Amino acid sequence: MTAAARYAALLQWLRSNDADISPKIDLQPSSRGGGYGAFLTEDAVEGELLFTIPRKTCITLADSIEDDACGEGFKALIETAGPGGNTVVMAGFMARERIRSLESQKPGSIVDDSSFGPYLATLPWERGMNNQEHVLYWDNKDIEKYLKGSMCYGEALDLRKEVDVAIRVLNTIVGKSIREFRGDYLDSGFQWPWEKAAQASEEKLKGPPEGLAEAVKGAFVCMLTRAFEDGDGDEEKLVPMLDMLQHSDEPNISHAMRKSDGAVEVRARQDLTAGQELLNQYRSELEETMPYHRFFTRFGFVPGIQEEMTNLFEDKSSIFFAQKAEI
Ligand SMILES: C[S@@+](CC[C@H](N)C(=O)[O-])C[C@H]1O[C@@H](n2cnc3c(N)ncnc32)[C@H](O)[C@@H]1O
Repeated sequence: MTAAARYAALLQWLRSNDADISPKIDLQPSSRGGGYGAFLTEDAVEGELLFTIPRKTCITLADSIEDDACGEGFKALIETAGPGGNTVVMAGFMARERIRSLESQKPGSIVDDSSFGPYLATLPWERGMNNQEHVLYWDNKDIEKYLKGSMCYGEALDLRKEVDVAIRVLNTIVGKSIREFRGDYLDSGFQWPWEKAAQASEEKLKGPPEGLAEAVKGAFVCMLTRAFEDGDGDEEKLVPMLDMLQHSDEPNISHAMRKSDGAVEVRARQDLTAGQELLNQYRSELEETMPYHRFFTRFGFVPGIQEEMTNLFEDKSSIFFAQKAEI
């Protein structure tokens, strides 16, 4: 499917699920590099509602813990891992849904698509999809070659370790569900507790089903680069369309969650003209906890830099390498 067809399917899916999207909005390759973005085809005035995304089309923690097959396992994981477990759980849910969606597209498949199928199809599951760059997609050789000695090295290694552990843990929760819809797992009906325990350890021994490791990695990249909170104790969630907007430290939109129903509203922050790209501020570039090298490890880009990141590492750019004081 071409990118244009994928985004047309996304808009159709959103509208058929009660999203209200202004006809003035068009999805096109971004003017800032790094994949696609959203543009205006006509002027808009300050405060104008550009789109409203209903809660049911967002991927939230609730979707994961209320899942019929894996919800209980996800809840237990959060209880043991604490709040840090939320991202792991959402990555597990998304990965299982992505695999279900791919499975449903195979010729002759009788597997139902994920209810998030058209949205999942627009996400960067692999390096280069939507021009997405991320250290989670690099191989060990490139991590050593480019990042060693840089301020990104430790954080990138920690993140990669976290994802490796998550893949192993998530296999014990979503592995069976994936094997079931693939027809690789036959439910043997009633089981005594000791039989269930034996089956669970057998599952562990089998290792992750095909595609799970890659899908969990992709889901982590999506969470890190496009999940945002709407304030007021809200948890990180994926909001289709809002997550199409590129970052700028001078955003021209604002977004807020509607208290009554959890829908997300996106409005023009100022008068805008036809052709302008809509821009969101992911994190302030002045935040001390988010220096540019951390922007790169988390979001896969450095604001304002269009050059290949690997060139900057080869040149030992001061963005990534601490400079020795001159005498
Ligand atoms: C929330 S998504 C935005 C939509 C994305 N471009 C797409 O095609 O799906 C975030 C990703 O977009 C890219 N991106 C966002 N803002 C950018 C900017 N100012 N410069 C370069 N890339 C940017 C980066 O790859 C980032 O990880």
